[in-house]
Amino acid sequence: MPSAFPLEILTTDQMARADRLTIESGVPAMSLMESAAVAIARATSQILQRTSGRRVLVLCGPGNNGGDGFVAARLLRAQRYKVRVASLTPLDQLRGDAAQAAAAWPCPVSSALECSFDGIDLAIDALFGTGLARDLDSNASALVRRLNRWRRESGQNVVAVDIPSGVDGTTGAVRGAAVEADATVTFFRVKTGHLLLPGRLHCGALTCAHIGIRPSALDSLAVETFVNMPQLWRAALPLPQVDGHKYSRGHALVVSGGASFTGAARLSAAAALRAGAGLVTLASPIEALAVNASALTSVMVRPADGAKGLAKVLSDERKNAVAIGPGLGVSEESCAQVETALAPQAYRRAAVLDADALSSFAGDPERLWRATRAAPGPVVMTPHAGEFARLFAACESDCGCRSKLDKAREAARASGAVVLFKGADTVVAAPDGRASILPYATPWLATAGSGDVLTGVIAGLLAQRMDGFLAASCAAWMHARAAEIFGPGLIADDIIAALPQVWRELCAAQQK
Ligand SMILES: NC(=O)C1=CN([C@@H]2O[C@H](COP(=O)(O)OP(=O)(O)OC[C@H]3O[C@@H](n4cnc5c(N)ncnc54)[C@H](O)[C@@H]3O)[C@@H](O)[C@H]2O)[C@@H](O)CC1
Ligand SMILES: Nc1ncnc2c1ncn2[C@@H]1O[C@H](COP(=O)(O)OP(=O)(O)O)[C@@H](O)[C@H]1O
Ligand SMILES: [K+]
Repeated sequence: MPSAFPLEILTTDQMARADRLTIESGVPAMSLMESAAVAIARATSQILQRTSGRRVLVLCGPGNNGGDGFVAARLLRAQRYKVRVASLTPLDQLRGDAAQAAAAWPCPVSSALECSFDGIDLAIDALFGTGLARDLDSNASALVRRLNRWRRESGQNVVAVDIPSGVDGTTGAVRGAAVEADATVTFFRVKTGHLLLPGRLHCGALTCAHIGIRPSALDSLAVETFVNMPQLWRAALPLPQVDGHKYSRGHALVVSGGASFTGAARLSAAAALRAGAGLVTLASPIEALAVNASALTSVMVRPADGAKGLAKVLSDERKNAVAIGPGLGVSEESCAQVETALAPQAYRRAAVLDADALSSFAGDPERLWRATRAAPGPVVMTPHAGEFARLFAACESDCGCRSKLDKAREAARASGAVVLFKGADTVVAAPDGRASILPYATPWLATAGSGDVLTGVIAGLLAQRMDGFLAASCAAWMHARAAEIFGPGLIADDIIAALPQVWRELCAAQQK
């Protein structure tokens, strides 16, 4: 996992408002720029000390991102680095703080479009930051491509100021072309575009520097997007109580598929136990009872054929969380089973819907939303991109201008359920507007059954009565951390096996 960031994630608009509020409260804009440049110069000299380089090229753009570049150039020169500056814009076209920063640079400035990278040990990308408003034009794109080629061929480092130029700070999309950085130093808070793909892949090592904007600048921004890290859900993490018993830790029910599709549900069931549910029962079609029973020890097995059978098993109201979907099969019967799992009742039962529990409703998503909206407890849906597209066609945009975060939020609002949109940049969105983005997950997670384990972890946390949004966020983090602990060669079973180590780490941090 990357080093910790502040919890809140901003859009570029929110960041601009935080800047404005800070400046209006009396902090000079130039002092923010100086602090930003100090952070850039520090990151740069740390890399150069490691690589024993001295020669730096700073590429400056037309706005304040370029201004940061000019100031960083001056600070690095004062530290006796050999610094060259190249500008995308004629200097007489610069305005405001950027013009002031350029005026304080004491050496000649070349044109960025014609600059050479020969003999350079490190380049600073100060072309565009959070003010990027449109796709890069052909000149800027050509420069970015030249910079990327130089980096790849020379093996030298690129440090991005605020965000790699060309990455949209809010959506993470590449606007025509985008710089590939080894390190990105952003300011105050990370932006959504740093964590969403493909933006995250352009950032390299991302750090967030304090530049004199007070946390109170967040007060009027109504921030609802958070980095998915323990700080977000630690206070809600369920732990066994000294005076507790297995039923006080909740009873999760996992619904199994037919005789040839039982492995997925068994993975979910084992993961639910490892996530801390006091009891886990597998509701199995009678034809699969023998195979399920022979493969399970701590998970209980009960016969349950179709929706009717499921209703009977669920009549025990201690079963307070249901996981359904892995290995279920796409069918009308599956729809009926999902409706049974979500049926209104007097007590609060949570549900997690994955895989075939979602795909079975592809022809009539509204039918699913009716059930999720009427459900008595929290509902979490865990689509991957394919399932999401099948189910939430209305949330997908043709123009590609909506981010994964926007889509997940819209899906959560439409369904009244928590939507965990899987992938390398897993987003969790709640119907009340809260959202989290997982900042890192190893690609070794892309293995069969890994999603079934995630479903089980969510069910286990829901059984322990954790809030739906926090349970889904926590489960995504634990799943990714378990995979990171195990490392290369991971298969789904290994995620379950590594969960106790994740718990040990979380409990140790809790005791500090
Ligand atoms: N405002 C503040 O208080 C602070 C801002 N800081 C820096 O300022 C940056 C934001 O500054 P700006 O708002 O000036 O924005 P940028 O410097 O990111 O760029 C805006 C400029 O680029 C032009 N532009 C936008 N998209 C373009 C495109 N595709 N092709 C060509 N030109 C394009 C705009 O017309 C404008 O002139 C941040 O990223 C950060 O680096 C820091 O100095 C910290 C404090
Ligand atoms: N490239 C990747 N990087 C990180 N995590 C990934 C990547 N690809 C998939 N994952 C994660 O692995 C899990 C795969 O789930 P899913 O697609 O449902 O697989 P399955 O159906 O085989 O269980 C999800 O948690 C997803 O976020
Ligand atoms: K930049």
